[in-house]
Amino acid sequence: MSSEQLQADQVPTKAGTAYKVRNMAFFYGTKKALDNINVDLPAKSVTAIIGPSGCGKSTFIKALNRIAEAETKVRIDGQIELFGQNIYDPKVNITRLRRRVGMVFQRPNPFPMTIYDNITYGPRVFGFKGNYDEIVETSLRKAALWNEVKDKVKTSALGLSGGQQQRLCIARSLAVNPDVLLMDEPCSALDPIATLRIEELIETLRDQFTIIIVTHNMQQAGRVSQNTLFFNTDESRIGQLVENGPTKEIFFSPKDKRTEDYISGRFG
Ligand SMILES: Nc1ncnc2c1ncn2[C@@H]1O[C@H](COP(=O)(O)OP(=O)(O)OP(=O)(O)O)[C@@H](O)[C@H]1O
Repeated sequence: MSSEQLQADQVPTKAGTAYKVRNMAFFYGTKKALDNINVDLPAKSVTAIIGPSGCGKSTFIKALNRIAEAETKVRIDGQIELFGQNIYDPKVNITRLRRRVGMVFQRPNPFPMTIYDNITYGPRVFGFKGNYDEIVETSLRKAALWNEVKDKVKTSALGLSGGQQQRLCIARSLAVNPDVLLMDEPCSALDPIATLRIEELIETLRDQFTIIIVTHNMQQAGRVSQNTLFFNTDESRIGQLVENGPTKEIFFSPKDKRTEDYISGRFG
C-alpha cells in the first residue's frame, strides 16, 4: 500500500482514552484465547484490529462490551476500563454497558420488523420518552441511509439490500446514543460499492464516536483507521497483541518483524 492510499487523517486523537486494557487474559472454558493484553484505545477515533485468522480479534472486541459471556462460558482476567470504569466490576449493569457500546456484526442482522421499529427498538427498551420520529430520522441520517429509505420507513427492513441493511444496523446502534461502536468485519458480506459506503460512513462518525473495527482487509484498515492493533498467536496458539500504534507507523515502519511480515503479505 502506498502512503497516498492511507486516506484517514493520521493525527492521533486529542479526545483521550476510551479503553484501558491491562494484563487481560481471555479463556473459553479452559482454552486460553488471549494472554497479557495491555493497550489503550483512543476515544473519538477509529482503531483497526488486524491479524491472521484465529489470533483472537473477535474475542478481543467481544470482551469490550461483555457480549462474549452472553454466547458461551468465558473467563476474563485482568482489567478493562471504559472511560475510567472497570466494565467487569460486579456492580456494572451489563444492559447499560451494551447500550454505551454498540456492535455491528459481519452479516447484517436487522430484526424482522419495519425499518422504523428497528431504529426505535433500543430507545423503547430503555424507556425513551421523547420524539420517536425524530430519533428515526436522526439515526438514519447519521448512518447515511435517510435519503434512500425516508419514504418507506414503515416497510420491512428485510426488503433492503445487504449494504442498506448494514447501514440500518449501524443506525440502530446509534439510536441509543452510544459512546463506542464495535464493528466485527462489517463489510465482509458486502460488495465493493456497499463497502465504500460503509467506509465513508465510518469517516463521518469518527469525530463523534469511538470506533473499533476488526478487518481482514489491509487497505480498509489503512483507509479508515488512525490507530492499528496487530494480533498474532504465539507458539502455544494463544492470541497476543504484537504491536499497536498509529496506523501509518504500523503499516510503514513496524517495529516487530512479525508485523512487517504480516503487512507485507508474507504470512496470514
Ligand atoms: N465460542 C468459542 N469457544 C471456544 N473457542 C473459541 C470460541 N470462539 C473462538 N474460539 C477460539 O478462540 C481463538 C480466537 O478466535 P477468534 O474468533 O477471536 O479469532 P479471530 O482472529 O477473530 O479469527 P477470524 O479472523 O478467523 O475471525 C480461536 O482459537 C478460536 O477457535
